[in-house]
Amino acid sequence: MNSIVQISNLTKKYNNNIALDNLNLEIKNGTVVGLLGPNGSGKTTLIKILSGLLRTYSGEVLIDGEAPGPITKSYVSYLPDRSVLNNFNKISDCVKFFEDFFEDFNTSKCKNLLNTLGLKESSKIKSLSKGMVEKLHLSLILARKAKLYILDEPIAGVDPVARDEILNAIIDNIEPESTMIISTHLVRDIENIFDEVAFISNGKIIEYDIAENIRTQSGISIDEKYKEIFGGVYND
Ligand SMILES: Nc1ncnc2c1ncn2[C@@H]1O[C@H](COP(=O)(O)OP(=O)(O)OP(=O)(O)O)[C@@H](O)[C@H]1O
Repeated sequence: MNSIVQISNLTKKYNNNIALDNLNLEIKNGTVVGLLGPNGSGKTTLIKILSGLLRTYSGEVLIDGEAPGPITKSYVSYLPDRSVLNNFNKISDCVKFFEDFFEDFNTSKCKNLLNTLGLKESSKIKSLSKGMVEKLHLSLILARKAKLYILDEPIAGVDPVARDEILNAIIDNIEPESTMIISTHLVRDIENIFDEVAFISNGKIIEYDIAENIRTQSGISIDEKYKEIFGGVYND
């Protein structure tokens, strides 16, 4: 099985602050990977590099053999900043924009997702709650036919019912041949989705394993493992 993501000796500093510290990571095609770590561990920085948003770093990052940039953006589905959605008036305007912008965007899949998640295309973006914005964001991301999907904290700040709806939408729409990276510190609600998990701490991947291996070898859930590793920094 080929690797979609290959990262070697990746270091990213913001002035003197080391956000990623000689990080190594390899992710195989067709896996759903949980990127798990507390606040400030480097998740967003890593995701911004993978998405091509942060271009200055040392080390090597390859996505399907290419350094992050215009080429990889055509097969990596990620919306860096949800506030981008505020530039649009209605949900239908966002859908139209994605349709025009991404060749791999499947409009009917997006409309189905919006429908399943209880969103109306005629709704104004300004009228949406945080959970609804998250659902819109997810519908847009999942409606692309990408090689790599990156979901940054998809369930943060949404209520338990919306969380379940979002998780079900992710499960129902994962393409078997695609890879998905989901960053979160809300491990308990989402851990059943993961094939593999990467624990990130102080800018390094400190453990990477198949989720089931962790459960069988340590006899605890991924959530409990997270708490074991990060102790009191767990926040729900
Ligand atoms: N623009 C920036 N300027 C300076 N330091 C930054 C910047 N962005 C991130 N950092 C620092 O880099 C480190 C990693 O931050 P990052 O946002 O990647 O972590 P995170 O795991 O995504 O955290 P969170 O869960 O809080 O979003 C932190 O020490 C943070 O303070």
